[in-house]
Amino acid sequence: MQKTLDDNLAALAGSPLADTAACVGSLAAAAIELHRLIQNGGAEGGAEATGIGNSGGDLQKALDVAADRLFVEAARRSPVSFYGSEEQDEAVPMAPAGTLALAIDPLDGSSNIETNVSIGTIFSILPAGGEHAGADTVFRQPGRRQLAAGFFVYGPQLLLVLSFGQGTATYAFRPATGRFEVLIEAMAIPETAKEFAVNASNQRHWEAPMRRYIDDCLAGKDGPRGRDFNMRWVASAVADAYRIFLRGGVYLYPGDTRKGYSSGRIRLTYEANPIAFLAENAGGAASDGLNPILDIVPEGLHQRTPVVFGSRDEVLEVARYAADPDNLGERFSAFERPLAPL
Ligand SMILES: O=P(O)(O)OC[C@H]1O[C@](O)(COP(=O)(O)O)[C@@H](O)[C@@H]1O
Ligand SMILES: [Mg+2]
Ligand SMILES: [Mg+2]
Repeated sequence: MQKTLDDNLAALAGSPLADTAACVGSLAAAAIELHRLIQNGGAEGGAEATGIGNSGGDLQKALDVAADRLFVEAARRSPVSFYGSEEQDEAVPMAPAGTLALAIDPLDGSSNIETNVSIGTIFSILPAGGEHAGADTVFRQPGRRQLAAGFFVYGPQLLLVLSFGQGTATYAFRPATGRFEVLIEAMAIPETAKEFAVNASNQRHWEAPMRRYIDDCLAGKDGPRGRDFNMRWVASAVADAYRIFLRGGVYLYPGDTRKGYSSGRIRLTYEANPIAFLAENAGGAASDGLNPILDIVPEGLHQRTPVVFGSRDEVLEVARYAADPDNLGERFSAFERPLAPL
C-alpha cells in the first residue's frame, strides 16, 4: 500500500508538530481545489491583470487573487494567528489563540499563467508567540526557525515538496485515490551542478562577480571551470527548484542595477526561506550570494533578497566569486568559514 501524506501527517498527531501538520493538511486540500480550478481554465478573467498592484508592484492576475482567497480559507481552518501573503500588503490577523504564522506565495510563476507552463504555491510555517506574537514581529524570524515549508507544483502532475526539518520528501496527487502519495521519501540534491538557471536577459545589469561567474560557466570545458554547463529558465521558481532538487543545478536571481532590483526579485519570507529550508534538508544549500539565506533576519514581510540555491558545491562556488570580486583568489566568503551545521 503506497504511503500517503495523510498517513505521515497523522503520525505527527500528539507531537509538538501536530498543529503544523494540521496546517499542512489544510493547505494540501486548498491546493487540490486550486489545481482543479487551473485545469478548468483558471479564475474568472484568467490571466487578465486585475489592474491592482500587489506589495511587490506586480499587477495581480485574477488567478493570484483566487489562489490567495483559497489559502486564506485554508489558514482560517488551521491554528494560524497571522497570514502573510504576497497578495496582501499587511499581515492578516486570524485566530488569536493560533500557534502558527503562515507566510505564503499563493501563485508562483504568475508570468506563466496564460502559457500553460507549470506554476505553483510556496509556503513557510513559523511559530507564533513570545517575542514574535504581533503582526509586526511575527514574520521577522530567520528561516532557521521554520517548523515546516513546502511548495506545490501545478504541472502535468500536482506535486508537493515538503519538509518538517528532518529531510525533504515529494508527494504526487493521485486523482484515482484523491490522495497525495509518497513519490520520493528523501530527496538528495546532487552536490555538483551541470546546469544553471538565471534570467540571462538581465546580464548587462549584473555586478561584475555575477557576470564573471556566468561567463566562466558559458566558457565550458575550455574555460576556468573546465567543464560544460547547460542552461534552463522556466521563470516559475517552483519548476526550476523541483528540476534542481531532482538532478542538481543552481538557480540564481541576483541583485542588479535596475530600479527596484538591488536585492533582486525573490521575496525572503515566502519564497527564499521556504525553498532554502527544503534545499538544505535535501543536502543542498541556499545563499544571498555570500551568506546562508536561513540566517537572515527579515525586516519585513515583503523584503526581497538576492538568492542562489541548489547543488551545495555550486552555491559555494558562486560565493567564492562574490567574495573575491577582483578575482584575486585571496579573500574568503562566509561560506568558507564553516557554517552552522545544516
Ligand atoms: O520574470 P523574471 O524576471 O524572469 O523572474 C521570474 C521569477 O519571478 C517569479 O515569477 C516571482 O514569483 P511570482 O510569480 O510569485 O511573483 C519566480 O517564480 C521566477 O523564478
Ligand atoms: Mg513567487
Ligand atoms: Mg506569486
